[in-house]
Amino acid sequence: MFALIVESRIPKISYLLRISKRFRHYYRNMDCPELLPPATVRGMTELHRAEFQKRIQIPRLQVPESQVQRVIPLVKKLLLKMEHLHPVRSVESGREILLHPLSVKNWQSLPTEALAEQQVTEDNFCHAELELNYENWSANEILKSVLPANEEGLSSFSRIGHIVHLNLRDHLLPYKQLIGEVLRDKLPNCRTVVNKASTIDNTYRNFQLELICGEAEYQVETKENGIPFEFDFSKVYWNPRLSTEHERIVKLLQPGDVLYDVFAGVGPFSVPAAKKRCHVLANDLNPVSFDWLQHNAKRNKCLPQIRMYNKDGREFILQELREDLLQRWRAAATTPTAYSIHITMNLPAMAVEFLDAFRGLYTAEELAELPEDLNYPQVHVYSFAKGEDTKTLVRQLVESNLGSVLESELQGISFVRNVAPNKDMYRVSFKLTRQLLTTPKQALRKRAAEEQDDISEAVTKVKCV
Ligand SMILES: C[S@@+](CC[C@H](N)C(=O)[O-])C[C@H]1O[C@@H](n2cnc3c(N)ncnc32)[C@H](O)[C@@H]1O
Repeated sequence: MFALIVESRIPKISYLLRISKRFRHYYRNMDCPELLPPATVRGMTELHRAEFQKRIQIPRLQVPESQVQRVIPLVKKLLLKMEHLHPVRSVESGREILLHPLSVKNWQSLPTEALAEQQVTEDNFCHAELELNYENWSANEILKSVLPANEEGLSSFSRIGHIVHLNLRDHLLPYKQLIGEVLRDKLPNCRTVVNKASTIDNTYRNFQLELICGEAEYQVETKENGIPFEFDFSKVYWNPRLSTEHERIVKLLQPGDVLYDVFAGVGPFSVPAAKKRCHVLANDLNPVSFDWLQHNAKRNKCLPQIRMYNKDGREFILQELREDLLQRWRAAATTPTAYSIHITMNLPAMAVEFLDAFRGLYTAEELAELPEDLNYPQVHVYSFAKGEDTKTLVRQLVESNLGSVLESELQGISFVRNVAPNKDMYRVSFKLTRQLLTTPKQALRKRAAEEQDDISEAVTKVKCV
């Protein structure tokens, strides 16, 4: 008997699914003029939260407390959903269910038969006034209503711990204060909003920041690919858009592999690699980066796997990398090993200019005692390329700086990201060869001139095709 009563009063799942399919209206609130912030906020440059207040007529069902759990599944897809607004509210007569004004124009818009089975009739339905405020809209909705309608809005920003980092176009600069306040109000855990003040052209590649809202507190704690990092964002380089690229490289590495990270920053390649039990030599010229690199290695408990240096990348290649690699090759001559060796060079504005440091890194005599098929490192050098055919240009850049045409040793040219119109960032991966590592610079320079002619000719051919 009890089971029967339950069955007759609670709609079956299959029936509910059929009903909800029939009434499956997905409306974005921004498609409904009534649900937008008042039109008067357009063009506001100082944030006046009170000016967002408005009153609108909203359809609703009023049902007794005892019915509400059975009625909600029937109108679930039709509920009014806005920030800080619960669509089911207590009223004197029981509960009131707020419905979306685009999907529910009148009683006939509702699943009337199913509602009638729950003793809900047209008498339970009405339109009544609802007050909306600044808190009911998301940052995106607020900014879309305020910023110029006919120009590009705020398309993207980066989050680094509690900091929001903007790169505002000129036409949005008059709104920067307002944008900052809206983001700080609306984004969870956001305490500081900064705008990129100029292009990154300083040595240490850290962004020049302009504080537009919140605390001038730049020491952040963030996670990349599950690994915690801490640093002072105003003094070091950190770009969350590179997290996938960092992950790609770290995935190439196996425990026991070797990584030489020439421009290591605060460790987004080196620390995960060391955590993976690779042997890492990490270097950065910026003393503040170097301090945070050490901090991050310690914090991630991988100090035994990593040696850190604070010097120019060229010196690092000519000294630490050179010595460590030679020792590994010598050790491998007596005890065979099966690990791979990688060199990361992520300083895209100029890393290619350091490639000539590999030319003649060893004398032929030094390597003569070692087997021909040494474990040669794979270089992953990052570079920007600007122009029409950026992929061809980036190859040309690497080859001309290396003074050698890349043939079978080229492992890939991967697009990393678009930086600006016609400006792309690439990773060029290739294997160092004995010839490159032992050819004296003089000889290479002479041959490079000849090869440069070949490269230019090849590029011209590609352009003509
Ligand atoms: C684009 S950042 C890359 C940092 C990190 N590898 C990453 O992927 O996020 C380049 C780094 O190179 C460092 N740097 C700039 N010039 C350098 C040089 N001549 N030698 C060594 N490091 C340098 C900067 O301090 C900065 O941390």
